[in-house]
Parts: sequence; structure tokens; C-alpha cells
Amino acid sequence: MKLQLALDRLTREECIQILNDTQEAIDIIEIGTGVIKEYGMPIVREIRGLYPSKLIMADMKTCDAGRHEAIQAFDAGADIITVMAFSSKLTILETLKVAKEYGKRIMVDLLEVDSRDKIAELQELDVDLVSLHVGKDKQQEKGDFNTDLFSLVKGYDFEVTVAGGINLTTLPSIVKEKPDTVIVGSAITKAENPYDVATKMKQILNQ
Ligand SMILES: O=C(CO)[C@H](O)[C@H](O)COP(=O)(O)O
Repeated sequence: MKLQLALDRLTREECIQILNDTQEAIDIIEIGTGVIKEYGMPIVREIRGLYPSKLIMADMKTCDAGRHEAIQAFDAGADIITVMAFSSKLTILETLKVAKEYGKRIMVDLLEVDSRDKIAELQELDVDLVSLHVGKDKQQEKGDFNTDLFSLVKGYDFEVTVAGGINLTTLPSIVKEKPDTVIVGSAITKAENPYDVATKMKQILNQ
């Protein structure tokens, strides 16, 4: 299982420092939506320059103007971009088309999706990578990550990632569901020793 580090609610300097500290333990770098809103595509370019061989996901959370936003992020060096599941089919199809042209990927963010009809629709559109995602605001209401969320994609043939307040305590129950990638942000970035937490998490994912 892969470990994806989400860089959210951080300054540029903090992003660079945390990446420097944790790079050995992480498989995918996620440049978070808030960081992209603050610094734009230059930070995607900068991190690509610093880590030429790491996979980079730009958490664009695109929901319209799919072609334009996909080109922006892929040109800046992203390997994967996120597109919201509630977007129009045209937006999803356009981003998929651009990703194919660049030899890159889109990840459809299932934030607030609770219908398997929507999942079936995504599969019909040829989406192959999705993220089960409990939003930041919802985490405060619901507490720990609820693994029932995995039932949404059971029986479908997606590469599955999972995100939303995952920490060292909740990770073992998530691992049991065998996602392909676990996305962790604040449990690593706000830790006293990010390297230590990232390394422990990677060990659990490797078991
Ligand atoms: O997409 C995100 C926020 O929209 C984050 O990448 C995701 O929630 C992981 O961060 P954290 O572990 O802090 O919840």
C-alpha cells in the first residue's frame, strides 16, 4: 500500500521542510488545495523540480473548466489531479481526455458521495482512480474515520485511495480494507516529528 502525504494548511517553507524530512517514507506527494490556492502553479513546478522522480498529485478539486485546469496542473508537473465526483460528466470526460494526452491520471474525489449509482456512473465514464474522502469540516462532527465508507466502492474495479483525518490509531482498521493508497495530512504535518510518524505509518502499510 502506498502512503500519500497531503500538504495542506502550510506555508511554502513548511511544505519544503516537511517534504525534506519525510521523503524517504512517502510514495506520493499531494500538494493540497489550500496550498495551491495560496501559491498557484509555481509551487507545483517548484516541488516537481525538487522531486523529479516522485509521483505528485495536485489536489485541484476541479469541478468545472476541466480542460483548462487539467492542462494547468499537468504543464506544471503534476502526475495526478483531482476532479470532484459531482462535476458534470463533460468535466470528468474532458479531464480524462487531457490526462490521456499527457500520459497522466485523474483521481475522482468522492467527497459527500453516498450513492452507488454515482459510482456506477463513474465506472461507465472510464474513471479508474477514486478517493474515499471524509472532509475536514465533517471530521469534526463524525470523529474517527468510519470504514463503512469502503462499502461504496465494494465490487467495483477502481484503484482506491482513502483520506480524511487518518492517524496512527485509525490506520490499522483502514489497512484491513486494503485500499491502494492511504492519504495522510495533518497526522504527519502537524506532528512533533513528521519523519517518525510517516515512517511508522509506512511500516504499517508494508505489513
Ligand atoms: O483533501 C484533503 C482536504 O480536503 C486532504 O488531503 C485530506 O483530508 C488529508 O488530510 P488530513 O489527513 O489532514 O485530513
